[in-house]
Amino acid sequence: MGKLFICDHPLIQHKLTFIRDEKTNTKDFRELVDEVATLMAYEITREIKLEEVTIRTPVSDAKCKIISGRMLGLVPILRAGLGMVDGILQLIPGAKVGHVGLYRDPETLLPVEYYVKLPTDVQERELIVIDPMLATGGSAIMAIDALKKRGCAQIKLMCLIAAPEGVKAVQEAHPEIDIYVAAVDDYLNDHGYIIPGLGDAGDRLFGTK
Ligand SMILES: O=P(O)(O)OC[C@H]1O[C@H](OP(=O)(O)OP(=O)(O)O)[C@H](O)[C@@H]1O
Ligand SMILES: O=c1cc[nH]c(=O)[nH]1
Ligand SMILES: [Mg+2]
Repeated sequence: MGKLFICDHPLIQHKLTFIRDEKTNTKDFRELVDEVATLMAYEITREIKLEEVTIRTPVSDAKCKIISGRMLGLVPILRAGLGMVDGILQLIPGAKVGHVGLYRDPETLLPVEYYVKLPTDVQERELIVIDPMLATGGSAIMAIDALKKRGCAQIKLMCLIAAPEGVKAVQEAHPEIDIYVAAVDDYLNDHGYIIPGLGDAGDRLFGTK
């Protein structure tokens, strides 16, 4: 079973409080999501492989470490996943970015796929699927399905807030996947919203409501 990693660093938890607060405006919300994504990227890259290289300092040779040739890819789920991309790229500027477009049907709560565009060498990359919200888990499961269908095997999932129901669903559908979240909340309400959550992540990021 993949691990569920809760990023409980005080800076992440502090910023998450303001992300949740309904008084936080669109500009601040976007900036905070960006900052938390950077901090979570620090956690999610903890196990990245390093290689030894020898460089020359001004006074001698030095055996040092660099991130190995294994390449990374970010896969935001549109729309709301876009809000976390730049924050991660700050730390991993060499990562390529693929996009999976899904929206959740408000009646059935089931995801509908409308767009997939991935780097040509996506199968060789270690991928991080990104979405602020893991609610029923349907969107994350469908995005991971879309990647597996195209031959991708190394996939992690990174979300800001998860519902227990969503974590369970992803673990059942994709048991090998590691999930990184800043918080696991209480439950889903009848409309599939995470409680207490932060409301609609896409709308709060892009000011559409
Ligand atoms: O776990 P689930 O129950 O599938 O719900 C989570 C999904 O819902 C939201 O997207 P939404 O469908 O609102 O699309 P948007 O990002 O375009 O607003 C969110 O960003 C996730 O993608
Ligand atoms: O709470 C939720 C659930 C799904 N999508 C969101 O943006 N928020
Ligand atoms: Mg939305």
